[in-house]
Amino acid sequence: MIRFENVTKVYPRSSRPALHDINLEVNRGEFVFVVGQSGSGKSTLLRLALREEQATRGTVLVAGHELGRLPHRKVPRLRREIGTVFQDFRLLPNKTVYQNVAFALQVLGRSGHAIRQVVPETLEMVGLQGKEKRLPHELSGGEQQRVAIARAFVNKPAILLADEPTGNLDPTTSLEIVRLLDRINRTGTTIVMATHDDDIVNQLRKRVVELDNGEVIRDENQGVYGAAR
Ligand SMILES: Nc1ncnc2c1ncn2[C@@H]1O[C@H](COP(=O)(O)OP(=O)(O)OP(=O)(O)O)[C@@H](O)[C@H]1O
Repeated sequence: MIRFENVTKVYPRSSRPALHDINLEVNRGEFVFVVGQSGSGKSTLLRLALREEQATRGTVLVAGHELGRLPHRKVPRLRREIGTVFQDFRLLPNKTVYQNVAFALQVLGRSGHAIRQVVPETLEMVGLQGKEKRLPHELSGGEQQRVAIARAFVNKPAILLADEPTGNLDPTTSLEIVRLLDRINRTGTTIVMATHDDDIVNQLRKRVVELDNGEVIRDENQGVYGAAR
């Protein structure tokens, strides 16, 4: 579903590569935690998969697209197959919970009928039934992240990329959010989550890819946050 082949990323005006000769394959339906110190390259990895950045060398394949060869006009089609969730939620502040999620479908040109059916289902799945009319500032952080996850998932993307989705949440709420991502994963969506949250990684026991200075130094199934050394 996602494949990096000998991928190096050097940002302009930077001498050290943010990623160096990365080889990584994530299969359909997997749930992968990407861990590593601040600056190790986690966000860069996700940005390359979204084609927000392009690789300096190597090949990035996502959902059947070779991103180095993907023309600009086809980038929206790629992004339709990828939901994204961030630490800072990124909700539209003047739209209600319902409108935030519906908007993701409106921009794709979905019919009003389809939207009225799928938005309530999705809000129920993430546990927000009864809160449809609230504005983001009337919600807790965990609830805001549920809205963001509903918005990312409402289109049933093949892939969901999450960059520190629990970074602003307390430990209990964080675990609830990751359990929700785990449920979404069980519907078949491939999930890649960059995180610093050792408790969560250690509890869920998923595949763990560890980056250090832009290189993959560990890739384990049912891994923990820090390898036993
Ligand atoms: N737009 C940019 N221009 C130049 N250098 C960048 C840019 N974005 C990131 N970098 C550099 O690339 C390296 C990897 O950064 P990246 O944000 O991918 O790390 P990270 O593991 O996600 O860190 P964090 O956990 O703090 O979010 C760092 O050295 C960073 O300074």
